Amino acid sequence: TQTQVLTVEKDSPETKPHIGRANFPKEFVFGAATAAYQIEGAANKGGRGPSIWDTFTHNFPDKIADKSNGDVAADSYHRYKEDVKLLKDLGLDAYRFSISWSRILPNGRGKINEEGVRYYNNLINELLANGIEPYATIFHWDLPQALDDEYGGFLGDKIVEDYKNYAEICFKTFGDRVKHWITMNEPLMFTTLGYGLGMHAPGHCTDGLDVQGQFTIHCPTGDSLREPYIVSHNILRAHSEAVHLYREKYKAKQHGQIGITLVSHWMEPIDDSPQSKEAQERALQFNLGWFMDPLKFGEYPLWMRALVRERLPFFTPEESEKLKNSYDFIGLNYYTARYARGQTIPKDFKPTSYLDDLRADVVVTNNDGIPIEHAEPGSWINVHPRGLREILLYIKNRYDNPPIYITENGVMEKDKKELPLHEALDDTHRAEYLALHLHELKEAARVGVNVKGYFTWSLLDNFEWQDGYTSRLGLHYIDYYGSHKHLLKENEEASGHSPANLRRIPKQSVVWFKRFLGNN
Ligand SMILES: OC[C@@H]1[C@@H](O)[C@H](O)[C@@H](O)c2nnnn21
Repeated sequence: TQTQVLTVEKDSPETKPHIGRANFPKEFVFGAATAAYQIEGAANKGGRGPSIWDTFTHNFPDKIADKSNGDVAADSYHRYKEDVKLLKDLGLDAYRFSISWSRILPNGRGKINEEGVRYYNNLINELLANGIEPYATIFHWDLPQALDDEYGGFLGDKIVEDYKNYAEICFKTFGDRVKHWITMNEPLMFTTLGYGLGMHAPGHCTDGLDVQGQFTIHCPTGDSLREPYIVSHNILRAHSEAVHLYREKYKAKQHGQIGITLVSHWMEPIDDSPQSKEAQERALQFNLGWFMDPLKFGEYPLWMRALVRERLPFFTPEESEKLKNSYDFIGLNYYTARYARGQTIPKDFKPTSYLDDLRADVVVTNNDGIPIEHAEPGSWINVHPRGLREILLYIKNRYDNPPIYITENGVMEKDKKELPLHEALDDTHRAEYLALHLHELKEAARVGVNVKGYFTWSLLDNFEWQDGYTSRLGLHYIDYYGSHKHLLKENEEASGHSPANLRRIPKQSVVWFKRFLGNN
């Protein structure tokens, strides 16, 4: 319908977006994020060795919703210049990407793959040539298969030395231009989904585990009670070794910063009973404190020590000292919130998985069956923007207000093959989600939270782990299923790129985000 066009003076308040870059400090960084296995493709090209995600998707295709994998993905390995142009056209300041360990070290250690080094040098140089700051995640779940074969990857003690060696190659090779390093992405998800529930690579869990009466899981190997705590312990040890190496050998001359990316839902008590408030605290400690407490205080949260007991490893005094304050910034991935509810535990209760340890239910609906907020159909991301402000205040108060980047924040829609392209591009829910969360971020900064930047997930629709390509979280649409090839074929093949359907098509939210960023 023809809307009434208001005639307002140029640059009057009405022409300014209700929220925009101008509401944030001028040095505040706005970016978009991706990860190697989810976008690069060229899995068997350019000298790259297999990662545990190549093995997992090829050996257990039934664990991926559409039985797909990252063999081709968005083919960013060949199309990275297009991706950089998308960032520039949006008016973004920075790009968070991850480095594929097995593209640099195909066997996890030893001979460096020069083609892999060349790819990341080209990407970093292209970013800088376009005024985009590179933020590099060293490990985003794609562990070289060779290290898993040799000693169980992060289950083994040797991972600390191998990770430190890989991180040093990254610092040495790219540190003259990369000034923001993220050692690990979401140890919580890597460990719980990979070693607790067997839903992610390497697919470990207690075989036949009944997950809190909701479903039964099957895995060839694993121990859902013990392995998540062993893996997390080694991730923290490896992280602190890499940070100390960077600070001792590279920081003085490269002047960069190094941190780690953590994730947590915000947890609301399901009612105002003391039990629910305690359940909220336990849920936050088992999700955020599991890693944030060792990183700040050198020891796991008290509730974990008390409830996990002999299954929770101890740091040596030296490790504990090295862990304390082992970050220049914290990356926080925030998507949604949940209710926390206490549990009545029978005296002879025997936990069967790490999930049982926190003695709380983490649920989407309240005691009346009302969801904490609405979500797109089929999505786990209930839109609860206030949770971003709450969790930032929680971090500020418990961990002495560390510098924080929001390293991921975004929303999902499920792919619908029959949808006409113009409808598939209509993601007003994404513009709404971003606007609401950016408003909360602005409010958090206003009350003193030390936020330094914001990266939306993601620049592109990409390989969404167990969802394959059925979940779309990108600002740019990619026609992975070839649902619209009749529209795309002619003008793509001419460009000589990979399959025509990998063209990046801006969704509606790009229009909103450009305006927000001040590049109309
Ligand atoms: O699910 C969407 C995204 C994944 O695609 C990222 O790889 C992962 O870091 C993450 N953590 N929380 N949500 N996400």
